[in-house]
Amino acid sequence: MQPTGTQNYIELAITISPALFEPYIAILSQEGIEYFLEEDDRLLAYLPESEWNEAKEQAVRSLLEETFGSVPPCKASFMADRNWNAEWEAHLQPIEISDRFLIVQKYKEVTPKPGQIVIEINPKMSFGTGYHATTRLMLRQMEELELEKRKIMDIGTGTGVLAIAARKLGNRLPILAFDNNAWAAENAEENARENQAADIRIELIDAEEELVANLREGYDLILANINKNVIDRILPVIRNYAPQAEVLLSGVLIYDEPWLKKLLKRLGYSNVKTIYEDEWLSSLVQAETEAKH
Ligand SMILES: C[S@@+](CC[C@H](N)C(=O)[O-])C[C@H]1O[C@@H](n2cnc3c(N)ncnc32)[C@H](O)[C@@H]1O
Repeated sequence: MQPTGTQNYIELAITISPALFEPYIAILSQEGIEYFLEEDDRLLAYLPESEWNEAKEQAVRSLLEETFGSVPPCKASFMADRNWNAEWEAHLQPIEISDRFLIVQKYKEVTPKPGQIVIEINPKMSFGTGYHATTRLMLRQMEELELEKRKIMDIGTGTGVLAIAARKLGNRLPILAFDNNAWAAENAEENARENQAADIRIELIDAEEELVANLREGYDLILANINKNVIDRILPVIRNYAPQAEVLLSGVLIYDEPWLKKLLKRLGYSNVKTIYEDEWLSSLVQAETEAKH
């Protein structure tokens, strides 16, 4: 892996009421925007500078207009790489995911509950701080699973939070965690080291380009907190090349549950468990032939 270590971002500062933050995050995620900060009356959305152009701006505006009837005050500004850490850290507080998990930022003092697992995340710009419902849903599903002897692939690892959580829940077999964003892959590596999980293999891989060769390594639990479009393209590949694997999905909006159900049916997956938070869902699925009920 050759991470670049630097990335400039565009910040979209959207002035809206906090009550609208969740629906806006949900809608903007559909345009592939995955990093958000919440202020009093502004939602800050970030995307790599390389992905921002006139067509993207138009697509975002049209989507907001179609969904909400108008576009709120919205200002785009360039954010140099060097501004990042301080900006981000100022916003982060420990997050209690459940009685089992607490996510804290490096150097923050916390007192976990008895038995609570602490995951230390230094997030840089990677998604996976626990500030998003989809991360919380994935962690809550994972804590219900017997993970010790599962060979795990974590697609779209972000900060590495899910792979690290798997290790902390007792998993001891090889884990491959990857992301197509160099910044994320580099950050996941740092976080794995900080959490005594440096044996997690972290790679810079695009799931839409290099999945098959990796699936052939025989994973039996695949974590994929990505988004509808990527899931639509990679789930058929997973079904083909890792038919025995259970797949834990998130990044899907509740409004897209009918689409997900149809996709699962077409591919011959049965739903083991779906849970919800805000406008998001997470589903654990397994191939029908493997289904235990
Ligand atoms: C919603 S975030 C999830 C991060 C983390 N796994 C979590 O649960 O908090 C999705 C991640 O998938 C990555 N991603 C998106 N498309 C991808 C692709 N085609 N291949 C690999 N990673 C991808 C993004 O860069 C982002 O870090």
